[in-house]
Amino acid sequence: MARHLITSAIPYINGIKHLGNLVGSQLPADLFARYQRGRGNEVMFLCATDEHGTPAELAAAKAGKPVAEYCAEMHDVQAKIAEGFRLSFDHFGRSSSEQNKKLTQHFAGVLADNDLIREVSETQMYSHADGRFLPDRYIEGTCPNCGFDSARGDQCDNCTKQLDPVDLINPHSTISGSTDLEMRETKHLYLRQSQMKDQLDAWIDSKTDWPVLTTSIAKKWLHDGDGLQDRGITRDLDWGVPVKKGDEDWPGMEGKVFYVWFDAPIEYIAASQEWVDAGKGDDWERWWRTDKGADDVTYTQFMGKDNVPFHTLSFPCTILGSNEPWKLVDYIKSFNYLNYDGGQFSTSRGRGVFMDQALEILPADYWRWWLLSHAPESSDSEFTWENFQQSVNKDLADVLGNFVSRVTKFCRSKFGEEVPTGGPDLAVDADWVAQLEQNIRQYEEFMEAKEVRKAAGALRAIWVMGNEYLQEAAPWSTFKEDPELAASQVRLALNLIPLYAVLSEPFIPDAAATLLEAMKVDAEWPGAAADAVTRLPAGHAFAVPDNLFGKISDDQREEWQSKFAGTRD
Ligand SMILES: Nc1ncnc2c1ncn2[C@@H]1O[C@H](COP(=O)(O)OP(=O)(O)OP(=O)(O)O)[C@@H](O)[C@H]1O
Ligand SMILES: [Zn+2]
Repeated sequence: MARHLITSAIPYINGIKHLGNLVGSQLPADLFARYQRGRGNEVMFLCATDEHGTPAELAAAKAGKPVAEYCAEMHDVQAKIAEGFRLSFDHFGRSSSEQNKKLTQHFAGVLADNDLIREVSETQMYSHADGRFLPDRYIEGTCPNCGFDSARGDQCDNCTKQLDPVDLINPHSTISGSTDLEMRETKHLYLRQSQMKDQLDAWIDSKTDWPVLTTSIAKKWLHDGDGLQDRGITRDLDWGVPVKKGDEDWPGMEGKVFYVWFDAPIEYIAASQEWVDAGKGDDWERWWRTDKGADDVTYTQFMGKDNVPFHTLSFPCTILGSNEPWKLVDYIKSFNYLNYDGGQFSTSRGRGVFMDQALEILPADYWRWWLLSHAPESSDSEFTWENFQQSVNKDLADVLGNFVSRVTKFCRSKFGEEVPTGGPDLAVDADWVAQLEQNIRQYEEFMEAKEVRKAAGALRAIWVMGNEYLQEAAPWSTFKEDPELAASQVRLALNLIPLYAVLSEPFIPDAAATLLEAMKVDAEWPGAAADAVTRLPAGHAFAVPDNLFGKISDDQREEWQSKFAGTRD
């Protein structure tokens, strides 16, 4: 039995996530986790909320709540929505946990011991009106490179140039709008990523099977300009992991916290400690410590493209730089962006469909199927209501749902609610079985390779085979001349239902559960196709399931289209 450690990029705490966030991280991770469990492998699937940093503080202030309370509430909100989407985390942790605090301080301590952290005295913008140092992205001004007038302190969104706040012309605080800013001296810790550049470069080079999106972003950061830069890992904030060297105080760093990107990926490990402390398991080290049994673990990470630099370079720098036997990621699956109806999804502007709203209008399976079958893999993709309606109606209602309904209802009317007896053992020729075999194995290959869209296509092809079979065999006609042959045809078609359930479970888990329950069988991953289509013996009782999927009407589509055309507050 193989062992798979799977993590999804951890969603930020300051609001409900949109469908782009979902398809760019949690959902494909869930697909892979479910698939590996379906294959009988051992899986540890972890996610968490990313809770530290200024945006959380600001969101809490806006909600009129202490930040810890705000985060606890939002964590529960996100956890509940995740359940609604059937995201099958073994644990959904919190980066503000005590476990993560300890582990983050531990890593900082060993990195310092290994001479991979340096202290830097720098000047930083202090806002008198706000009474605080301003993080780079809370300072805006004119870009010195292109003249764009709302460039942020860390980057110009117009020309993409990386900036320092001091580079900006006419800077102001985006919190208060104040221009009463002063450069003040402050001390910060920097992770010496540049020291590890060659080691990281060789490691990325060895990953020849990774998506080009992943490796190209890593390579860009490694080599563009002066190459991989050291990165500040502390901030002058209240909300975060206090800067400590292991258990000890860090002289000169009093009152400072680690920067979110340093503690957030460490939460992947801490989440498994939380899992143990929550009584869900008893050994996290066999997943994470190569000296404690994690040697045979395959670790796969899922994330949107903007998270790639941290996962290909910064977090590996933490892991490798510790010189401790931590499990390093084996595969990084990254995604482009999903756009919404002619523009971008945006949390800050409330543009698009958000996870809670989606579940209010349709159950999880509809969204899961559309999002995964249109995952932004090789390029950005776009959600439109027309496309959503079309795909759902065709794939889920016309192909899968209709097949199940036709065969079970026909069987009930002619033979009763049990698998009929009689006729040839297998009412289909060898070519058809060979084709099914090929399609199943192809599906497995795409799922192993984390080729989400291709896997969806292969699954759809397997569903279509059932429909085409029914169409050609036409047991309703056969029945009139040769009821025995019709019985055999129906037997074959009924056998496809549990096969479909098991194969489809990673995509549409609720429908899969309904089908297995109706057919009164347990999930069992298919071996040879010939065995899979003869699994249910004649006489096996079943029940006609309720309609699996309703069609989306034009009226519904139009209603939703206008409902979601504006922005949410
Ligand atoms: N439009 C999108 N399509 C696909 N993935 C996305 C999209 N936007 C964000 N992601 C990914 O979603 C995951 C969770 O994102 P996170 O909670 O950090 O929000 P974010 O990146 O700040 O997005 P936003 O600014 O839209 O809220 C990350 O892996 C991120 O790369
Ligand atoms: Zn610019």
